Amino acid sequence: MAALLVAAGRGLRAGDGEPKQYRLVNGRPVLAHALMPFLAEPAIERVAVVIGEGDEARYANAIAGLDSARLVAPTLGGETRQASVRRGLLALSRAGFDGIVLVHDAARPFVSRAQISAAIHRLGAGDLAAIPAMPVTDTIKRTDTSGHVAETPPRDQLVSVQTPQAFRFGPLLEAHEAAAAALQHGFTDDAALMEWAGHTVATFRGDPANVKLTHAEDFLRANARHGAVLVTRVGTGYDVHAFGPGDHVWLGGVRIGHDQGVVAHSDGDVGLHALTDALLGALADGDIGTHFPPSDPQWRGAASAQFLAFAAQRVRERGGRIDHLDLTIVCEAPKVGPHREAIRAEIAAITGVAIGKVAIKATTSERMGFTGRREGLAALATATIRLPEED
Ligand SMILES: Nc1ccn([C@@H]2O[C@H](COP(=O)(O)OP(=O)(O)OP(=O)(O)O)[C@@H](O)[C@H]2O)c(=O)n1
Ligand SMILES: C[C@](O)(CO)[C@H](O)COP(=O)(O)O
Repeated sequence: MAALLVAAGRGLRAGDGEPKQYRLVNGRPVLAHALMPFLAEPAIERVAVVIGEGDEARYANAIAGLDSARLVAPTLGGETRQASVRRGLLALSRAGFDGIVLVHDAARPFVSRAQISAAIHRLGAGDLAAIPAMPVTDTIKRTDTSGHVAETPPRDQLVSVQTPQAFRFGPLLEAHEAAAAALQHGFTDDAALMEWAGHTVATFRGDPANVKLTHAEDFLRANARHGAVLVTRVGTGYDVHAFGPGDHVWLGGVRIGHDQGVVAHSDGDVGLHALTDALLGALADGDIGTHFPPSDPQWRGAASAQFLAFAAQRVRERGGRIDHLDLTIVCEAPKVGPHREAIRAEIAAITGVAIGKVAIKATTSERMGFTGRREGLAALATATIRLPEED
């Protein structure tokens, strides 16, 4: 018996950053969570993983520390899940495998030993294919291309299906080969391929906990469900730039006309720089110069939005969320008040947090100090985030 885990997707719906199967849930890569119950099942002789091109180092990092005795060398995946499964099956076939194969999404880290066992036993009853299915609790509609309801199928016949899906290896590989030869590339699970090939697919009860991580917010729920306690962490940031020749400044991602510019390597946005450092501070993840060294020519004139977006993404990649961003800008001029709402909206858009969680304040320094003498401007920021406790 073999398990085939598909992990070659890019996780586009989960947002920018690492492919989702390599992100951490409760301090461990999603792929490692998904692999462990298969590696612990004595009936499974080999476990094969299909990975994306260029993911070799991520894969090595994800499996480090796992019991890898039954893990075979990874295979490179294809453009679609269907293509990736086919490549994995062909690799198993080349290695002489025949028997029962359990196909599983690496993006389902909460698969249990009980589900694996149920898949194996359901197939043992003489079927060619057996899949975990959950009755749907919402009413499901079919809509037409204009978004109007075309049909309401009877709910008592509808189920949503999960993985691991269990198959007799030979018929599954044949179905994949036949679909590839017929240029049928749109199957979203392997059971659908077997149905297309004319086979009967049995079902067994799925597990509501066995969710597929698809969107960024699924990671928050995953950490919570996994028992990870989210703790509040606070970071602060500070930045200054001297005024210089020019006709505008960038503040909080907004271009503001002014009789001077700022002297800076990037666009010199003190607001976004302070916020970036506040987020990195809350993460204990270096500072803006660690990740975007001023000595690196690629950041010359760079839009600072990308620095802040990067820091916000680092929070999400660690399974965290941004609770609040508070920015104070210190200058005699330009006046910040007229731009306050535009700046809040811009920061909310860059970080992906609700505008109600972004505060912008401004003050002069009463003509004292370098800001008071109109030599430059400064910003202070506080970021409040929540991270899994063990992180
Ligand atoms: N070309 C692909 C596409 C998907 N998968 C895998 O199939 C599983 C289910 O796919 P999905 O959730 O759609 O993952 P992604 O394709 O990565 O996500 P997205 O569609 O958001 O990019 C995941 O474990 C994914 O890594 C794969 O191996 N090869
Ligand atoms: C295989 C699957 O997980 C069963 O629910 C699902 O069809 C995968 O779909 P995706 O769009 O590739 O995430």
